[in-house]
Amino acid sequence: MLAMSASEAPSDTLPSIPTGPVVVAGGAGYIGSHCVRQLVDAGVEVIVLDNLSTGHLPAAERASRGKAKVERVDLGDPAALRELFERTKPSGVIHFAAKCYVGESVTDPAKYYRENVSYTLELLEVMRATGVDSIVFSSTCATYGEPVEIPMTEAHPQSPINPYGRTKLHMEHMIEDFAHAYGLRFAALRYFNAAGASPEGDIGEHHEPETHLIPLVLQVAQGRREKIMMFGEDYPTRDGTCVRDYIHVVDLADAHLRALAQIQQGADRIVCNLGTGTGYTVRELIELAREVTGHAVPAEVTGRREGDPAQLVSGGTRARDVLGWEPKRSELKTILEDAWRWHQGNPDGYRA
Ligand SMILES: NC(=O)c1ccc[n+]([C@@H]2O[C@H](COP(=O)([O-])OP(=O)(O)OC[C@H]3O[C@@H](n4cnc5c(N)ncnc54)[C@H](O)[C@@H]3O)[C@@H](O)[C@H]2O)c1
Ligand SMILES: O=c1ccn([C@@H]2O[C@H](COP(=O)(O)OP(=O)(O)O[C@H]3O[C@H](CO)[C@@H](O)[C@H](O)[C@H]3O)[C@@H](O)[C@H]2O)c(=O)[nH]1
Repeated sequence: MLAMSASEAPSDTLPSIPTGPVVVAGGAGYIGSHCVRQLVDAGVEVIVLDNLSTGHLPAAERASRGKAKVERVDLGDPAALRELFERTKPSGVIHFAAKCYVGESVTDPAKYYRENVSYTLELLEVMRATGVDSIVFSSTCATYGEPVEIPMTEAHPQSPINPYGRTKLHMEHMIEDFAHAYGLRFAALRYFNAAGASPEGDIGEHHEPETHLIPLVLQVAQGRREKIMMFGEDYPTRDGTCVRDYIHVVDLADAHLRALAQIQQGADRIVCNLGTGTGYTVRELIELAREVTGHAVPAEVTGRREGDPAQLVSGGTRARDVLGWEPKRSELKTILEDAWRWHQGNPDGYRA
């Protein structure tokens, strides 16, 4: 049975999983590092595979409390990948490594098709060649595109509206086809908006450039930015600003451990949304951030950002039914408090 620290374990019971090594691709990144923390705390041997393009070595080191092996390997290097898999003989892979800026994917789609789609193909080929048959994969609600109904269940049509979402959908399809043809077992987890930080405040979100709403709002509260620009106030929502479903990164990480356990115990195909089912507008979030931080957080309205759907809110109960998963830290106030603790303690993120 897995053991987890109380502060990080959103649920009381977890299924047991083999403690063979697990490769966490992208384990030096934001969500990956929180997953590394929970795996290590559960006694699983972790190999972090990361090229540190957007991730940070200290994130992997802190997350694993110095216990994980960090392998600086690029997914686009099949020889290095193969060598790593032959040497470490992992029992499964959790795959976070991808490029994930919607705006950049519009201006530089080649990078997204290469790094998200082609490199995932390299990874799948190496897994197949070395007999590794379990993968948990970061998908996204961006694969749904413009909502035709809210909330969005897993049955919602997948019609992504930007290259980022399209590459993630290609990745889902590729993994499905490998499962069908070669017996790969997989979980595709479609996250809504990842947010928050570890309750201890030692690992958290550090993207450069930062584009996500919560870290930007908290940087305003810290006086590091003058104001937050709200992208559009003419959406068909309760106050005109966009609605998003924010899910705590600790809850996301917990779902990955559950999904890996399920597929290593025989489930062959899991596709789940990971969200709370509750949406907040940009204005509501900023107001709550003022309350949590005690700072004014000046805000100004500007035009819409291209590619932003009005609302993204998760629906259904599949993650609960299939994984036994319940979000435990994903009240927006708790998310903001945890993120604020991280930002206060690490104003420059992982930079020394
Ligand atoms: N942040 C969100 O709200 C969100 C929502 C839905 C889905 N996702 C998905 O979750 C995953 C993780 O997102 P994140 O916010 O932690 O991003 P991140 O940029 O912090 O982490 C990605 C990690 O992968 C590594 N990486 C990238 N390309 C690589 C390559 N070619 N070889 C080896 N390592 C490579 C980076 O260095 C980084 O450590 C991504 O796949 C993203 O698409 C994120
Ligand atoms: O300075 C800012 C930044 C964002 N927003 C708005 O805040 C909301 C959230 O934006 P952001 O934090 O950038 O997240 P998303 O664009 O919703 O995208 C995130 O969430 C998606 C799933 O919903 C994932 O697929 C993406 O990888 C991830 O970046 C959106 O309505 C934005 O228009 C602003 O108003 N001002």
